[in-house]
Amino acid sequence: MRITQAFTFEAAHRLPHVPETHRCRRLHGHSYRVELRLEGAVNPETGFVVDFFDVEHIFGPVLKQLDHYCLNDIPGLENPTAENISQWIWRKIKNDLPLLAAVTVYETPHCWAEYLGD
Ligand SMILES: Nc1nc2c(c(=O)[nH]1)N=C([C@H](O)[C@H](O)COP(=O)(O)OP(=O)(O)OP(=O)(O)O)CN2
Ligand SMILES: [Zn+2]
Repeated sequence: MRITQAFTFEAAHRLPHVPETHRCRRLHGHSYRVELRLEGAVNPETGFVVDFFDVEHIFGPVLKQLDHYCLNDIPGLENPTAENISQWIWRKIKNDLPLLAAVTVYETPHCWAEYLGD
């Protein structure tokens, strides 16, 4: 069974490794959407794979580190592409959410990166 929980945060960033002429080299912001997908068996007693409240409890502090910050200032996010943000989130929560199967980070409704682990 797969379950997915979505979160949103607002943040600024710039991409330091794109060419000078690339508009994303300049500081700008996004309304990010993060989807956490978990996969596993349904517990017959609870009817849950994992309680969404537990996911929220684990991811909440990480979300707080991202929301309304400049992502480039966060250790490990010096090059805050959607790809790097999804991997960074995975590393922060995978130990506490062993059933985590994918982290998807949307920069816009049309552009996203999905990390499935190594
Ligand atoms: N593979 C990636 N490519 C790009 C990334 C990324 O993280 N991974 N990021 C960017 C910039 O962050 C850029 O800001 C993307 O957003 P935006 O320019 O707003 O995207 P749109 O093209 O959808 O903007 P419109 O104004 O709607 O055209 C670039 N590339
Ligand atoms: Zn951007």
